[in-house]
Amino acid sequence: MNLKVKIKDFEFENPLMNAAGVNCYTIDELEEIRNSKAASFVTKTCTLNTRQGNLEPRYYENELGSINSMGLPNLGIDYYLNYLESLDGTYFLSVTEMNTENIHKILEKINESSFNGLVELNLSCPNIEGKPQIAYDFKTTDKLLADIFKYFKKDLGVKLPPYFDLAHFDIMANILNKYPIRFVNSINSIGNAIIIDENDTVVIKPKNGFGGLGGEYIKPTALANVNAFYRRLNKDIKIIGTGGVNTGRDVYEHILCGAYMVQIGTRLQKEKSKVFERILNELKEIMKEKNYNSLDEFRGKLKTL
Ligand SMILES: O=C(O)c1[nH]c(=O)[nH]c(=O)c1I
Repeated sequence: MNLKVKIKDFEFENPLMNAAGVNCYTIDELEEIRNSKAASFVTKTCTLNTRQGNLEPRYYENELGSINSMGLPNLGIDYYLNYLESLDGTYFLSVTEMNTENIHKILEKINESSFNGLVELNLSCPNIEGKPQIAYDFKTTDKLLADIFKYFKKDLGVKLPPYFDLAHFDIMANILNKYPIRFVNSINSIGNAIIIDENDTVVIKPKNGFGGLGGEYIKPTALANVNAFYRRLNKDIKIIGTGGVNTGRDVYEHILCGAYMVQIGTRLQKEKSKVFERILNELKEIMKEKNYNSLDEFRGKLKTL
Protein backbone atom coordinates (compact mmCIF):
# COMPACT_ATOMS: atom_id res chain seq x y z
CA MET A 1 0.00 0.00 0.00
CA ASN A 2 1.45 3.33 -1.11
CA LEU A 3 0.60 6.44 0.94
CA LYS A 4 3.07 8.72 -0.87
CA VAL A 5 2.21 12.35 -1.64
CA LYS A 6 3.98 14.61 -4.13
CA ILE A 7 3.90 18.42 -4.05
CA LYS A 8 6.00 19.88 -6.88
CA ASP A 9 9.29 17.94 -6.69
CA PHE A 10 8.88 17.14 -2.99
CA GLU A 11 7.81 13.60 -2.04
CA PHE A 12 6.36 12.63 1.36
CA GLU A 13 5.98 9.10 2.75
CA ASN A 14 2.39 9.77 3.81
CA PRO A 15 -0.09 12.69 3.95
CA LEU A 16 0.18 13.48 7.69
CA MET A 17 1.79 16.43 9.42
CA ASN A 18 0.97 18.89 12.23
CA ALA A 19 -0.96 22.10 11.75
CA ALA A 20 1.06 25.29 12.33
CA GLY A 21 0.82 26.48 15.92
CA VAL A 22 0.46 23.05 17.52
CA ASN A 23 3.46 21.27 19.07
CA CYS A 24 5.87 23.25 16.87
CA TYR A 25 7.04 26.26 18.90
CA THR A 26 10.43 24.85 20.03
CA ILE A 27 13.03 22.64 18.36
CA ASP A 28 12.22 19.94 20.93
CA GLU A 29 8.57 19.94 19.88
CA LEU A 30 9.53 19.89 16.19
CA GLU A 31 11.98 17.00 16.82
CA GLU A 32 9.14 15.08 18.52
CA ILE A 33 7.09 15.36 15.31
CA ARG A 34 10.12 14.66 13.10
CA ASN A 35 10.70 11.43 15.04
CA SER A 36 7.03 10.41 14.88
CA LYS A 37 5.10 8.74 12.04
CA ALA A 38 4.26 12.17 10.59
CA ALA A 39 5.76 12.61 7.10
CA SER A 40 6.70 16.24 7.69
CA PHE A 41 6.11 19.20 10.01
CA VAL A 42 5.36 22.91 9.79
CA THR A 43 6.81 25.39 12.28
CA LYS A 44 4.81 27.77 14.46
CA THR A 45 4.15 30.81 12.26
CA CYS A 46 7.17 33.04 12.83
CA THR A 47 7.99 36.73 12.39
CA LEU A 48 11.19 38.79 11.96
CA ASN A 49 11.58 39.11 15.73
CA THR A 50 10.46 37.00 18.69
CA ARG A 51 6.95 37.71 20.02
CA GLN A 52 5.43 37.07 23.46
CA GLY A 53 1.88 36.77 22.14
CA ASN A 54 -1.34 37.53 24.00
CA LEU A 55 -2.11 37.31 27.74
CA GLU A 56 -3.17 33.95 29.18
CA PRO A 57 -5.44 32.03 29.31
CA ARG A 58 -5.20 32.07 25.53
CA TYR A 59 -5.97 28.41 24.71
CA TYR A 60 -8.89 26.22 25.81
CA GLU A 61 -10.13 22.81 24.64
CA ASN A 62 -13.22 20.70 25.20
CA GLU A 63 -14.55 17.47 23.72
CA LEU A 64 -15.64 19.21 20.49
CA GLY A 65 -12.44 21.11 19.78
CA SER A 66 -10.44 24.16 20.82
CA ILE A 67 -10.40 27.93 20.87
CA ASN A 68 -7.21 30.04 20.85
CA SER A 69 -6.03 33.59 20.75
CA MET A 70 -2.29 32.96 21.08
CA GLY A 71 -1.38 36.23 19.39
CA LEU A 72 1.45 34.82 17.28
CA PRO A 73 4.00 34.01 20.00
CA ASN A 74 7.17 32.66 18.34
CA LEU A 75 10.95 32.51 18.69
CA GLY A 76 11.71 34.52 15.53
CA ILE A 77 12.68 33.58 11.98
CA ASP A 78 16.40 33.03 12.75
CA TYR A 79 15.60 30.34 15.34
CA TYR A 80 13.48 28.31 12.94
CA LEU A 81 15.58 28.98 9.83
CA ASN A 82 18.87 27.90 11.49
CA TYR A 83 17.21 24.69 12.68
CA LEU A 84 15.63 23.95 9.31
CA GLU A 85 18.88 24.57 7.44
CA SER A 86 20.48 21.82 9.56
CA LEU A 87 17.92 19.19 8.51
CA ASP A 88 17.72 16.79 5.58
CA GLY A 89 14.24 15.94 4.38
CA THR A 90 11.44 18.32 3.41
CA TYR A 91 9.71 20.53 5.96
CA PHE A 92 7.44 23.56 6.02
CA LEU A 93 8.29 26.98 7.45
CA SER A 94 5.25 29.07 8.37
CA VAL A 95 5.73 32.83 8.28
CA THR A 96 3.79 36.06 8.44
CA GLU A 97 4.32 39.67 9.48
CA MET A 98 2.26 42.64 10.62
CA ASN A 99 2.39 44.48 7.29
CA THR A 100 3.26 43.75 3.64
CA GLU A 101 6.63 45.56 3.86
CA ASN A 102 7.77 43.20 6.61
CA ILE A 103 6.33 40.18 4.81
CA HIS A 104 8.70 41.01 1.94
CA LYS A 105 11.55 41.42 4.46
CA ILE A 106 11.03 37.98 5.98
CA LEU A 107 10.59 36.31 2.57
CA GLU A 108 13.75 37.97 1.23
CA LYS A 109 15.60 36.58 4.25
CA ILE A 110 14.33 33.08 3.40
CA ASN A 111 15.11 33.63 -0.29
CA GLU A 112 18.78 34.24 0.57
CA SER A 113 18.98 31.29 2.99
CA SER A 114 19.79 27.67 2.20
CA PHE A 115 16.32 26.55 3.34
CA ASN A 116 15.16 23.91 0.84
CA GLY A 117 11.63 23.12 2.04
CA LEU A 118 8.32 24.87 1.46
CA VAL A 119 7.22 28.21 2.88
CA GLU A 120 3.66 28.39 4.23
CA LEU A 121 2.76 32.10 4.05
CA ASN A 122 0.12 32.61 6.73
CA LEU A 123 -2.49 35.06 5.41
CA SER A 124 -5.10 34.10 7.99
CA CYS A 125 -4.11 34.73 11.60
CA PRO A 126 -7.36 35.81 13.31
CA ASN A 127 -5.80 36.87 16.60
CA ILE A 128 -3.70 39.98 16.01
CA GLU A 129 -5.61 42.84 17.68
CA GLY A 130 -6.45 45.51 15.13
CA LYS A 131 -5.17 43.44 12.20
CA PRO A 132 -7.77 42.03 9.81
CA GLN A 133 -6.90 38.72 8.16
CA ILE A 134 -4.98 39.50 4.95
CA ALA A 135 -6.76 36.83 2.91
CA TYR A 136 -10.14 38.49 3.51
CA ASP A 137 -8.78 41.53 1.62
CA PHE A 138 -8.67 40.27 -1.96
CA LYS A 139 -7.00 43.33 -3.48
CA THR A 140 -4.19 43.35 -0.90
CA THR A 141 -3.65 39.60 -1.33
CA ASP A 142 -3.44 39.92 -5.12
CA LYS A 143 -0.92 42.77 -4.92
CA LEU A 144 1.13 41.01 -2.23
CA LEU A 145 1.44 37.82 -4.31
CA ALA A 146 2.27 39.80 -7.47
CA ASP A 147 5.11 41.57 -5.61
CA ILE A 148 6.37 38.37 -3.92
CA PHE A 149 6.75 36.48 -7.17
CA LYS A 150 8.90 39.26 -8.62
CA TYR A 151 11.75 38.08 -6.39
CA PHE A 152 10.87 34.92 -4.46
CA LYS A 153 12.54 31.86 -5.99
CA LYS A 154 11.80 29.11 -3.49
CA ASP A 155 8.64 27.03 -3.05
CA LEU A 156 5.73 28.83 -1.40
CA GLY A 157 2.12 28.14 -0.52
CA VAL A 158 -0.51 30.08 1.39
CA LYS A 159 -2.53 29.33 4.54
CA LEU A 160 -6.06 30.59 4.07
CA PRO A 161 -8.94 31.38 6.42
CA PRO A 162 -12.29 29.68 5.83
CA TYR A 163 -14.56 31.30 3.24
CA PHE A 164 -18.33 30.92 3.45
CA ASP A 165 -19.57 32.32 0.12
CA LEU A 166 -19.12 30.64 -3.28
CA ALA A 167 -18.39 34.03 -4.85
CA HIS A 168 -15.41 34.36 -2.49
CA PHE A 169 -14.07 30.96 -3.57
CA ASP A 170 -14.31 32.16 -7.19
CA ILE A 171 -12.54 35.47 -6.49
CA MET A 172 -9.78 33.89 -4.41
CA ALA A 173 -9.19 31.01 -6.86
CA ASN A 174 -8.92 33.47 -9.77
CA ILE A 175 -6.25 35.38 -7.85
CA LEU A 176 -4.29 32.29 -6.79
CA ASN A 177 -4.37 30.75 -10.28
CA LYS A 178 -2.30 33.68 -11.56
CA TYR A 179 0.76 32.80 -9.45
CA PRO A 180 3.32 29.94 -9.20
CA ILE A 181 1.96 28.91 -5.81
CA ARG A 182 2.85 25.32 -4.84
CA PHE A 183 -0.06 24.74 -2.42
CA VAL A 184 -3.06 26.22 -0.71
CA ASN A 185 -3.68 25.17 2.88
CA SER A 186 -7.34 25.36 3.89
CA ILE A 187 -8.38 26.12 6.56
CA ASN A 188 -6.98 28.12 9.43
CA SER A 189 -9.14 28.29 12.57
CA ILE A 190 -12.60 29.80 12.21
CA GLY A 191 -11.90 33.27 13.57
CA ASN A 192 -13.56 35.07 16.44
CA ALA A 193 -15.74 32.47 18.06
CA ILE A 194 -16.48 32.43 21.82
CA ILE A 195 -16.89 29.57 24.29
CA ILE A 196 -18.57 30.22 27.64
CA ASP A 197 -17.95 28.28 30.88
CA GLU A 198 -20.42 27.43 33.67
CA ASN A 199 -19.59 30.70 35.42
CA ASP A 200 -21.07 32.70 32.55
CA THR A 201 -17.50 33.64 31.59
CA VAL A 202 -15.56 33.38 28.35
CA VAL A 203 -12.75 30.79 28.49
CA ILE A 204 -9.85 32.84 27.07
CA LYS A 205 -8.59 36.29 28.13
CA PRO A 206 -7.61 38.15 24.92
CA LYS A 207 -10.18 40.12 22.89
CA ASN A 208 -13.07 39.61 25.38
CA GLY A 209 -12.82 35.88 24.74
CA PHE A 210 -12.96 35.99 20.95
CA GLY A 211 -10.64 33.40 19.39
CA GLY A 212 -10.01 30.93 16.55
CA LEU A 213 -12.05 27.72 16.62
CA GLY A 214 -10.50 24.32 15.86
CA GLY A 215 -11.35 20.63 16.10
CA GLU A 216 -14.57 18.75 15.35
CA TYR A 217 -16.50 22.05 15.35
CA ILE A 218 -14.90 23.05 12.04
CA LYS A 219 -14.60 19.87 9.94
CA PRO A 220 -17.60 20.52 7.62
CA THR A 221 -16.29 24.01 6.84
CA ALA A 222 -12.76 22.69 6.32
CA LEU A 223 -13.94 19.97 3.92
CA ALA A 224 -16.00 22.48 1.93
CA ASN A 225 -13.02 24.84 1.58
CA VAL A 226 -10.74 22.00 0.48
CA ASN A 227 -13.26 20.84 -2.12
CA ALA A 228 -14.15 24.35 -3.33
CA PHE A 229 -10.50 25.13 -4.08
CA TYR A 230 -9.89 21.65 -5.50
CA ARG A 231 -12.67 22.33 -8.02
CA ARG A 232 -11.34 25.81 -8.89
CA LEU A 233 -7.53 25.82 -8.74
CA ASN A 234 -5.31 24.69 -11.60
CA LYS A 235 -3.95 21.23 -10.96
CA ASP A 236 -0.38 22.21 -10.14
CA ILE A 237 -1.58 24.06 -7.06
CA LYS A 238 -2.00 21.24 -4.53
CA ILE A 239 -4.45 21.49 -1.64
CA ILE A 240 -3.41 20.84 1.95
CA GLY A 241 -6.41 19.99 4.13
CA THR A 242 -6.55 21.24 7.72
CA GLY A 243 -9.42 21.26 10.18
CA GLY A 244 -11.30 18.74 12.28
CA VAL A 245 -9.06 15.70 11.78
CA ASN A 246 -9.53 13.24 14.66
CA THR A 247 -9.55 9.89 12.84
CA GLY A 248 -8.42 8.06 9.73
CA ARG A 249 -11.91 8.59 8.36
CA ASP A 250 -11.44 12.38 8.63
CA VAL A 251 -8.17 12.14 6.68
CA TYR A 252 -9.93 9.99 4.10
CA GLU A 253 -12.67 12.64 3.74
CA HIS A 254 -10.14 15.46 3.30
CA ILE A 255 -8.43 13.47 0.52
CA LEU A 256 -11.82 12.60 -1.03
CA CYS A 257 -12.38 16.39 -1.18
CA GLY A 258 -9.04 16.84 -2.98
CA ALA A 259 -6.37 17.20 -0.28
CA TYR A 260 -2.74 16.08 -0.75
CA MET A 261 -1.15 16.63 2.70
CA VAL A 262 -3.51 16.64 5.71
CA GLN A 263 -2.61 18.60 8.85
CA ILE A 264 -3.63 17.74 12.40
CA GLY A 265 -3.97 20.51 15.02
CA THR A 266 -6.34 20.26 17.97
CA ARG A 267 -6.20 16.45 18.07
CA LEU A 268 -2.38 16.59 18.14
CA GLN A 269 -2.55 19.06 21.03
CA LYS A 270 -4.74 16.57 22.92
CA GLU A 271 -3.10 13.25 21.98
CA LYS A 272 0.53 14.31 21.30
CA SER A 273 2.63 12.84 18.48
CA LYS A 274 1.45 9.22 18.87
CA VAL A 275 -1.71 10.48 17.11
CA PHE A 276 0.05 10.17 13.73
CA GLU A 277 0.55 6.40 14.02
CA ARG A 278 -3.03 5.81 15.18
CA ILE A 279 -4.56 7.87 12.38
CA LEU A 280 -2.23 6.40 9.74
CA ASN A 281 -3.30 2.87 10.77
CA GLU A 282 -6.96 3.86 10.65
CA LEU A 283 -6.48 5.32 7.15
CA LYS A 284 -4.76 2.12 5.97
CA GLU A 285 -7.69 0.06 7.33
CA ILE A 286 -10.18 2.16 5.35
CA MET A 287 -8.10 1.86 2.16
CA LYS A 288 -7.86 -1.91 2.62
CA GLU A 289 -11.62 -2.21 3.05
CA LYS A 290 -12.19 -0.18 -0.12
CA ASN A 291 -9.41 -1.93 -2.03
CA TYR A 292 -7.41 1.26 -2.65
CA ASN A 293 -3.62 0.96 -2.96
CA SER A 294 -2.74 4.62 -3.29
CA LEU A 295 -4.22 8.01 -2.42
CA ASP A 296 -4.43 8.95 -6.11
CA GLU A 297 -7.15 6.33 -6.58
CA PHE A 298 -9.65 8.26 -4.46
CA ARG A 299 -8.32 11.84 -4.18
CA GLY A 300 -11.03 14.24 -5.33
CA LYS A 301 -13.49 11.41 -5.97
CA LEU A 302 -16.18 12.93 -3.72
CA LYS A 303 -19.54 11.98 -5.18
CA THR A 304 -22.42 14.44 -5.64
CA LEU A 305 -26.09 13.55 -5.91
O1 LIG B 1 -2.97 33.24 17.60
C1 LIG B 1 -2.15 32.63 16.86
O2 LIG B 1 -0.92 32.61 17.05
C2 LIG B 1 -2.77 31.94 15.71
N1 LIG B 1 -3.88 31.19 15.97
C3 LIG B 1 -4.59 30.58 14.95
O3 LIG B 1 -5.60 29.91 15.20
N2 LIG B 1 -4.17 30.72 13.68
C4 LIG B 1 -3.07 31.43 13.35
O4 LIG B 1 -2.73 31.52 12.15
C5 LIG B 1 -2.34 32.07 14.41
I1 LIG B 1 -0.62 33.12 13.94
